[in-house]
Amino acid sequence: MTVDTAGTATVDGEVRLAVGSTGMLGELNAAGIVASTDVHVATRLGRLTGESDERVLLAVALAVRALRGGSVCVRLDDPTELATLARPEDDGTAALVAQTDAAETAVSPWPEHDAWIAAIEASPMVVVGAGGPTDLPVRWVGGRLYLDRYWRDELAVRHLVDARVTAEPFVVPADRLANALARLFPDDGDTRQRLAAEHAARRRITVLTGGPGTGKTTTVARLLAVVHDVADASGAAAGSGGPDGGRPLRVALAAPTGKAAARLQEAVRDVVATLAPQDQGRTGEPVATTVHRLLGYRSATRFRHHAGHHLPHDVVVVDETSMVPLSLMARLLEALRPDARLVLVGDPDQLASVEAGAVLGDLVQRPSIDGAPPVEAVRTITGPDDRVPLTGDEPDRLRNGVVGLVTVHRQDEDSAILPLASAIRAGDADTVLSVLRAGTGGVELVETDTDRLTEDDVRGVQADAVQAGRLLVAAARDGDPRGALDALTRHRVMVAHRRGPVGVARWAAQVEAWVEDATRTERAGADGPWVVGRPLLVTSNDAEVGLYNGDTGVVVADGDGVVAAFGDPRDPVRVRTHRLPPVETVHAMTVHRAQGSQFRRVSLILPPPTSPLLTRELLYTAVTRASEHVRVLGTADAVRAAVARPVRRASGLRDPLPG
Ligand SMILES: Nc1ncnc2c1ncn2[C@@H]1O[C@H](COP(=O)(O)OP(=O)(O)OP(=O)(O)O)[C@@H](O)[C@H]1O
Repeated sequence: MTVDTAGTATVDGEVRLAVGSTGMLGELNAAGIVASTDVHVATRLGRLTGESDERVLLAVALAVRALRGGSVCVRLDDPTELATLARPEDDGTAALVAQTDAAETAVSPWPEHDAWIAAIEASPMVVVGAGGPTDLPVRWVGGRLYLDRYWRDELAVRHLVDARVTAEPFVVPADRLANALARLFPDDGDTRQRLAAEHAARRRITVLTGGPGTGKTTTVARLLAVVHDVADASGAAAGSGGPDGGRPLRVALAAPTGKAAARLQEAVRDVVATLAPQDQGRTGEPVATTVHRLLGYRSATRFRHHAGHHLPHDVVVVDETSMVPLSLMARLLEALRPDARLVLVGDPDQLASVEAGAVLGDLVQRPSIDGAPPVEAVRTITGPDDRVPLTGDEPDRLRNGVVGLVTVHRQDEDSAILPLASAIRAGDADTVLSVLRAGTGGVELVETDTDRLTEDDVRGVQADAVQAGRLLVAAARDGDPRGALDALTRHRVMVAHRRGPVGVARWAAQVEAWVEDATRTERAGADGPWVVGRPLLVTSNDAEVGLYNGDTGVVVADGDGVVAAFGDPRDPVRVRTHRLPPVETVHAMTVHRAQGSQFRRVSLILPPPTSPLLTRELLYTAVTRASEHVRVLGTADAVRAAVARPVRRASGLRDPLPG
């Protein structure tokens, strides 16, 4: 095998490496196919378990590489995945290869397949199959290789979700449930929303999915009112009142980030305020928190609540579930009382979690699991005679607890943002480009011929950034945290990469320079880290202060000094700067960071079409962050590349457990 100057690996005219060839890991590392950290983990595990066969160590290094890319495992039985992995990691064509027939044409650097699998199965570091010992670091199940910790998390999620899906439904008074549904979800409303509420009243897990504006938050708030109502009537019999029965339900609302939790709380309370007095009375003013805080975060792997010390709640609602990684989902499920109701809410078409896993997408895609109740058993009131019958695989999904909302209720008919989002989701690049190029309805494409943006290209971004920046600085100087936090949501520059010429650092510096230039007179004399009007991004969790990684705020004047303001503009939290956890200035952010937030105007700077981060989910997530206007900057090729590239994350959760 040789490695040319472009870093491409070729194998002496032969497709395969000689079995047992020495230095294979080093060569694949030099070719950029596995990183040194992957090799390091693999060799260390090999040393601990007495495994020196390079083919096995290679497979383990690939599993580590896969984790870094968000997959839970590596599929060694899948030619497409192997063809993708055969490309150097920083080769942007990797994701495209997955869509083509390159599986047959690419030169394979892998060991001979059958011998490779045999070596894995015979390895002292590998447990084969779903059972067996739990003290070895690697697991080989159904053609997938896992680091055992991730296998255990996946198994825990599978078992705990299955137990919830197959558990006996709660016994709730049917007439009371029917009345509550009729009151809170009128007949002329959205059948699927009502179905979600009926489902959540009876069953221990409900997965509520839908794109923007389909009424997820509205449904959550009304669904809570329904569950409160039936629990009120049935107490312990509904599995809701606990041993003392009849006491009010304990409800937890949670989201993966502080920002998303704040939005959830605000939105749910807004809907609750529109309900009839008795429903408002029962539902109260729900408080939302982060999933980490709910579980009692102690360290990355330790929480106060776990299988031996359950959460006290009767109902737990998690919003923005697409951002919840596999390991956190496992900890959440373990911490729930078996008789609690879990409602997972989210949009599976958005970017998945930064850490490994795509749990929401996996739960939606699973075929009906063994022992799931028949559809009729969970759909007795919102019955088959409804105006909107379930179609396609909806009945099967419902058996697994999944209700997908499909009707868009948001009343902005002139907006092209939601049609644009649907075309992206459907993978229809021609429509995406034509909607973008039409430039109406709050959608705009600054189409460039090359990957470089000229001053002319970014003039609109500059105008938006300056306008928002002026408002921000003015409100901050006036000591008006509400105005300042509101100004912070007016415009956001989003990028795909953290580093490099199209990365967040470069763009943050650019926006900062524009804003500073435009507000020079207002800011005269300002100096130091706590300049009034500085937008802040919290970069680590601080439970004591109540700020979490991803929270955004702004420095505002406060008498003779300054204070940092965070949270809901209507009800800001003020924190003295000496108490702040680590923060950065946030003039631009990655789309990943922006998930769970909404801005009036968004400018998305696309990376070159070859960027591996340029995916359908990235474009969809960025576009759906905008409530009024989205501007996309880049080439038509970059738009097409994004739309053509849905993220593939390997996991075993979608398939039945291999025997
Ligand atoms: N059944 C319905 N009938 C009429 N209007 C509805 C219905 N459900 C929701 N809406 C309205 O549609 C809009 C969007 O609802 P909501 O905010 O609950 O959606 P969402 O899915 O949570 O959106 P997002 O994910 O973008 O926050 C709101 O104005 C809400 O009042």
